[in-house]
Amino acid sequence: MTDVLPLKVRELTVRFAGLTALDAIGFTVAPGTVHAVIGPNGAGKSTCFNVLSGVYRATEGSVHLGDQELTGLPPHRIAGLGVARIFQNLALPPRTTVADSLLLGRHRLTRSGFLAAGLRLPSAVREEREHRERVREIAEFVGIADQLDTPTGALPYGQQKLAELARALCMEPRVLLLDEPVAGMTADERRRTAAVIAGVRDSLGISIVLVEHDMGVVMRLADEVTVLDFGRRIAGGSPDRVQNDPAVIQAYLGAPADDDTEGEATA
Ligand SMILES: Nc1ncnc2c1ncn2[C@@H]1O[C@H](COP(=O)(O)OP(=O)(O)OP(=O)(O)O)[C@@H](O)[C@H]1O
Repeated sequence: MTDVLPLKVRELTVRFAGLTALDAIGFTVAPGTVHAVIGPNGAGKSTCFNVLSGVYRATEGSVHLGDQELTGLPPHRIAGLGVARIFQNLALPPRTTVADSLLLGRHRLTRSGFLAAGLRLPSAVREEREHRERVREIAEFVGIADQLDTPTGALPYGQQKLAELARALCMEPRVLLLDEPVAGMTADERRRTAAVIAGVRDSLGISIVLVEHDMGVVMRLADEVTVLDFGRRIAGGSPDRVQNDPAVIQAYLGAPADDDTEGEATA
């Protein structure tokens, strides 16, 4: 694995035709930690992810990985610098086997050129064997090694999501951006996926930025949480600290935390 560097977001602002989706937000993802970005619907979480991965351009502010500025780079350059993203919706080609899908994830690490691979030169054959071995290791790590020859579309939903995680790991990333990784999963799949994510941090030392609505998963997994509401950062810190923060409770419930409404009293 390559060095893991801090991911620094500073004064990040994104405006869409009069609407400020992100308003000068900042946070730092410490190397080898899980940093959750949470907030009610429309808070700006996806916008933040889209800037981190290069899909959206920041109106103002910056994103750095170590000393390298990511702001304004296209998605493939950001991915090339070791920031891998997993989308909320399934993105693997359904008829391709898990093994070949994961191999595709290693594309940017492939040294042999197109011609060498096409001519089956010994160097290219050796390289492909090494990549396939690494694919197997990663599949074992994620717990899908017995599915390597299965088309991804034939896997249960939870395993398809794990295959996507495995494909992102195949890029040997420094930072993983996980967009609602447990959405749509059964309780069992959620537990298993959360355990794999914790393993990615603890065993591989990769930093993870997590957008997730499942608060149980966020509170169990995150080392630090940034809370957004209407594009602003309203709180940040350890999971314990943010879940007791009155501004966070108010943002989620839409009413002041200590506001004993009559509705509750008569319920
Ligand atoms: N491409 C866009 N063009 C215009 N407005 C946008 C665009 N993308 C997001 N927005 C707006 O920016 C605000 C933040 O949206 P965003 O999707 O980032 O929130 P979110 O926290 O991810 O919400 P959810 O939890 O519902 O996914 C919203 O008001 C949304 O309508």
